[in-house]
Amino acid sequence: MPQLSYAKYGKDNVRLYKVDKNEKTGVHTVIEQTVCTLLEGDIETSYTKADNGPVVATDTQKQTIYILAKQNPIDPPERFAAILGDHFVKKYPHIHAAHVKIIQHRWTRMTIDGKPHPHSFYRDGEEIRVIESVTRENKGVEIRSKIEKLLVLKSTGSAFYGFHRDEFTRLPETWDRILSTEVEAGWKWKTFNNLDELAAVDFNGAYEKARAITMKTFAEDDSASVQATMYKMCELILAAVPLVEEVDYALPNKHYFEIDLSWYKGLKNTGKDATVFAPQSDPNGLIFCTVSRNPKAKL
Ligand SMILES: O=c1[nH]c(=O)c2[nH]c(=O)[nH]c2[nH]1
Repeated sequence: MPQLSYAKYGKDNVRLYKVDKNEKTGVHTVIEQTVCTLLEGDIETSYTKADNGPVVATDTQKQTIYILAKQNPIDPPERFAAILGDHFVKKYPHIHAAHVKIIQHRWTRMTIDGKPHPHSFYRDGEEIRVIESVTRENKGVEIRSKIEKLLVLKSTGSAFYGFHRDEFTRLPETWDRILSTEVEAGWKWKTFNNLDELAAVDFNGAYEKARAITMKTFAEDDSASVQATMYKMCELILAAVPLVEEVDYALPNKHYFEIDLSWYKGLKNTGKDATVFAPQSDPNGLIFCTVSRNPKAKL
C-alpha cells in the first residue's frame, strides 16, 4: 500500500517591493525580493482524501507575505524570513514547519554629479542575496544566508600544479592562469530559539563581511587551486562572524583556453605571450566545500 511519505506546499515567486520614504531628508530606500513559502504539518488528508480543510491556501500565504511586509521591516531579509515562518507555525496549530526562501535583488543607488541620488537606483549585475529558513514549531528557526551569481575573474595570481598524474592525465601544470568563477557562498547561523533572539543580529553586516572576504581573498590569494582558495574564504568568514556555525562554497571553474596562433605568420600567443584566449562555456570544473566551526563528522 503506497503511503504519503513527505509533503509540503506553498507559494513560490511572490514578487515584493517595499519603499521607505524618509520624510525629513526625502531619501527613499527600496528593497525588492522574490519570496517562497512552503508549509508542512498535518496536511496528509488534503493529498490522500481530497480534504481541503487543512489547506492554508497558497493564495492566503501570498496575502500573508504582503500584509507582514507592510507591518514589519523586510530588511534584513533573514529577519523577515523568520517573521514569516514564526507567523505560519503560530497562527495555524496544524502547521508544524514553515520553509521560507527570499531572493533579494540588487537596487544600487545612482550617483549623479558625484552625489547619491535620493530616489534613483540601478541593477549592478545579476548577483543575488538568498535566504533559506526553516521555522519548526517550538524548535526555533534555522537560517542559511547566501550570495549567488557573483561573477569574478582574475587575470593572474592563480596556479595549478602538482596534481595527481596517471595515464588519463592530459592537463599540463600551470604556474600562471586565468581564474574565473560564479560565486555561490553560504553561511549557516546558529539556531535561533525565537524572534527576540535574532532581533539584534547584524545580518546585513555579516553579508557585507562575507562578500568583502570573498572578493579580497579571491583578489589577493596567490591561488594554488580553487579548493585551497575557497577554504581560506570559509575560515575567514567563520572568524569574522561568531554566530555562524558553517560556511560553504560552490565554485565552478570557468576555463579560459590558450589559442595557438603560430600557424599565422608565427604569431606568439602561448605561455607568457598569451593575451588572446577562448572563454569556455562548458564543461567546467565544479568544486564544493563546507567548513564547520565545530566539526562533528569527518569527510
Ligand atoms: O583549481 C583547480 N582545481 C581542480 O581540481 C582542477 N582540476 C582541473 O582540471 N583544473 C583544476 N583547477
